[in-house]
Amino acid sequence: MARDPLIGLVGKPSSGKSTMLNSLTDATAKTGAFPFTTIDPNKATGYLQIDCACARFGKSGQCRPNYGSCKDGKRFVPVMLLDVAGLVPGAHEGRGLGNKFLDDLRHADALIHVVDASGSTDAEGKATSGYDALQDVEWLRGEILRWIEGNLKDKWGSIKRRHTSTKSTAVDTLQNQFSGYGSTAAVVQRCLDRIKLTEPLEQWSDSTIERVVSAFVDEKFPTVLALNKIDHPDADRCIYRITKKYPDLDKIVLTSAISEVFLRRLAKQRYVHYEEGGRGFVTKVEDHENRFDLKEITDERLQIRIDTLRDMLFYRWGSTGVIHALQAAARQLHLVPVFSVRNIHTFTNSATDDAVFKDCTLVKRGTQVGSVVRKIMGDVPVAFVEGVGGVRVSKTDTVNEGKNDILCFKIGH
Ligand SMILES: Nc1nc2c(ncn2[C@@H]2O[C@H](COP(=O)(O)OP(=O)(O)OP(=O)(O)O)[C@@H](O)[C@H]2O)c(=O)[nH]1
Repeated sequence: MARDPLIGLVGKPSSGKSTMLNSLTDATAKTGAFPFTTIDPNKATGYLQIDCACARFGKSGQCRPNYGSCKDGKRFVPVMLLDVAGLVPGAHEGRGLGNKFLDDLRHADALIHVVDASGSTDAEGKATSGYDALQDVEWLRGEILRWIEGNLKDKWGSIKRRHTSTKSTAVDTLQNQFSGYGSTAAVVQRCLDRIKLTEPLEQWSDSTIERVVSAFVDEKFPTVLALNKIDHPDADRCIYRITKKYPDLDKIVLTSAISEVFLRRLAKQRYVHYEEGGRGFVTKVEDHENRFDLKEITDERLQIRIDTLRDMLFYRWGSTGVIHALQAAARQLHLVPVFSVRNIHTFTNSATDDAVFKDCTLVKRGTQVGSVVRKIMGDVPVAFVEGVGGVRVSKTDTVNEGKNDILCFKIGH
């Protein structure tokens, strides 16, 4: 993944994708536009919350990022989000916006599957009650599998013949087929390793192809389930059923996108003090020392809605969860922030500006420093790289959280 990460929001109609996109993109903290070359209508910039390097060095007061923002050591790093709309059962056969959906999807590096956990919409997004959302988790993955399987099986005869006549490796042959999904040879290798396949490709049966495709989907489209609408009274049942079937809690996040949007709006109108994704909020009644200069809530219906939000969401689930959904997707991609600075001792970029850690780039954990240099500096020649304390860092060293994550590139041959 040499380019910036792209996270796709998928889910059936009315599951809450647009609301989730709004809740992740309308960050009041946002400053400056993010330099993506083309912004499609279905793309938006979201903000991934990370621990900023400024806190490590007691320099939070001087942290003014070029893109995104930083508040008290919590940094909001821009990431691209893609709203992949139009998915219904049968999409791989062209139903709904079928092929358009799948075409959009191939650019995503990770997916957030927005599941309507309230049980109030059926598989097509139509209003109902008591719907079992566990089905959505299963059919959505099934659509992606059948789409890729279908494309592979249609051509399997000629793929096999070519494979034999060119004496290619299984990785090369598969990568030829999977490159259109944004795959790399390393991804294909990992997926074959994952299933420990020893049979030569020309002997693969249909079920072997299915296993390969399933491993490929896990590698190429790591997915987080955002069980949305947890503010709804019927959500408990669905949460129970899904978490029981999928116990990998790192891949499941409970969200209420609408509550996040609502609270941010109230915060803008100064009815509450709320920090995006926070574990609670303050109204004027609780703000005894008038720290936040809030407005009194006089509308009884608004007060009831706020009380309900506290009871149904914050007391029960702790937060609206949307920030965690993005963080969970970033974890699936093993993303680590790298701070590039011009002066490794002051962490600034210029002698006349005391702002620190202005630039932050997300890379995959374990990436070599040389690759980070190429990603950030492009063709600009870099003679050597320094880390904290001015210590030279080898281009073959790797990047990890807190290790080689603050770098200074010295230009020259
Ligand atoms: N109770 C509740 N309702 C929500 C939540 N998120 C979204 N909704 C509601 O669900 C409905 C559908 O939300 P959208 O965001 O338009 O859903 P979508 O998935 O983008 O739908 P399509 O555009 O049809 O694909 C709207 O009425 C939202 O207000 C939530 O967290 N809780």
